[in-house]
Amino acid sequence: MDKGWGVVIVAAGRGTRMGTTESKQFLLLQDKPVFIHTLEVFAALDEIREMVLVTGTADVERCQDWVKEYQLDSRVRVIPGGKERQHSVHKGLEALGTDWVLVHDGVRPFVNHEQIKGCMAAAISGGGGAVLAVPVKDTIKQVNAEGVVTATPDRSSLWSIQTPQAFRLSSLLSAYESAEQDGFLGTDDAMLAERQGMSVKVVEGNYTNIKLTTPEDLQYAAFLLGGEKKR
Ligand SMILES: Nc1ccn([C@@H]2O[C@H](COP(=O)(O)OP(=O)(O)OP(=O)(O)O)[C@@H](O)[C@H]2O)c(=O)n1
Ligand SMILES: C[C@](O)(CO)[C@H](O)COP(=O)(O)O
Repeated sequence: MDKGWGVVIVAAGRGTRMGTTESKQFLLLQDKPVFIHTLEVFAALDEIREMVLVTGTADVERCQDWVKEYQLDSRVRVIPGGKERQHSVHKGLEALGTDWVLVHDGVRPFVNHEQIKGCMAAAISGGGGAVLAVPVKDTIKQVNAEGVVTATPDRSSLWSIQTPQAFRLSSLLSAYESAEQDGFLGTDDAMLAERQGMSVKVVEGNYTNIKLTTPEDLQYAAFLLGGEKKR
């Protein structure tokens, strides 16, 4: 019997680029922590059987308190993360018992159900992985250490990759274990699957699925929350 879908929500970072004392995943948007907004989106999906929140060791207890306060404790387990995003994801993957997994950044609260379901469907139909993404709007250039342009890739082939990223759990776990053995550190989950030769499909999302990273993202987040937050 298919064991369905699990989700790993990663929220164990420092949020250095945000420049706030409080880590960005715990900042309040309309009086609610960013990561709670994110958890609520996935908790509302019946397709999700298991949810794991990965946070800093020192933040596990207060995250458990917040999860309880927002009546998510029957849906969400809280576990400690690691030094890098990759380490945190790996711990989350090891905590799941499902057949499929979505990995999502806890600081992307504006993902919606249509996008999540599109990612899930693409992973299943493609047999490999699927990632949400949007076509880049700016011209992207490769630049060397001296700040000199070395290449301008064809923009029509460039996508800005988001999360969630969806995979068969066993395949992604295997890719994570290989990366650990090889000492390879990637910036997203698909990178680890690609290096194992796995096919990864891009699913077009939208530009509002931002990752809260720098202060101006908070202003945009407030604007987005001011409008109707579509699920
Ligand atoms: N060791 C880490 C590092 C990052 N993350 C999570 O991965 C997501 C994307 O990472 P990023 O936006 O880079 O967050 P930070 O690492 O906190 O940001 P910064 O690089 O500015 O410190 C975030 O939800 C973050 O909490 C994590 O779970 N564990
Ligand atoms: C996974 C990711 O959100 C895809 O764009 C991004 O790579 C995370 O990068 P970060 O530096 O860990 O925020």
